[in-house]
Amino acid sequence: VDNTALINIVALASQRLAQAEPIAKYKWQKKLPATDAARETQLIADMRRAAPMYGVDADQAEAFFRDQIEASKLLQNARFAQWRLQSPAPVGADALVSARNEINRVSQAMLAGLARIEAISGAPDCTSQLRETVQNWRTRMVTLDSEQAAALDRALQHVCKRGGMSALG
Ligand SMILES: C=C(O[C@@H]1C=C(C(=O)O)C=C[C@H]1O)C(=O)O
Repeated sequence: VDNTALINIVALASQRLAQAEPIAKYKWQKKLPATDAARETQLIADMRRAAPMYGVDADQAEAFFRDQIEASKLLQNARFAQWRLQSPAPVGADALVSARNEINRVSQAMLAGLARIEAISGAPDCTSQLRETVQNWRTRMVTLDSEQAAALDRALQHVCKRGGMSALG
């Protein structure tokens, strides 16, 4: 089977989550919470507006990006808990700006990616294919710690129309 569409969406979710690391460091330093409600509202509005240009339903796009946001905050809050014991090296405001620029870029790519997983997301073997794709990604392409792995699972929770988190194992 052609699972490039799933590989693509997993890779993008992973890339997007990687940006949460410098963002979390910046917020920790500034004693800011993980949640930036204004930024979330803006992102959801931008993605809803752009979705139809990629042939993606706006509600579907919103649900997907809400998962990406929750996953990002899950990882950021997990880092905050770890950093109570030992603070990370400081990062500048430029790190926040570049991470958010990268999130914007990856999010656009995700809309194209969402259009491509349309067929597989409703397939009965979607969850098994997704599980395998994530496993391959983790063994061959990236090294994720347990917090990053949990966040990636959260990000992909609704990729398959049936299944959910348990499907990822
Ligand atoms: C990634 C950030 O943290 C949170 C997650 C967001 C996201 O995933 O797009 C947006 C706003 C924040 O609530 C951020 O502040 O940029």
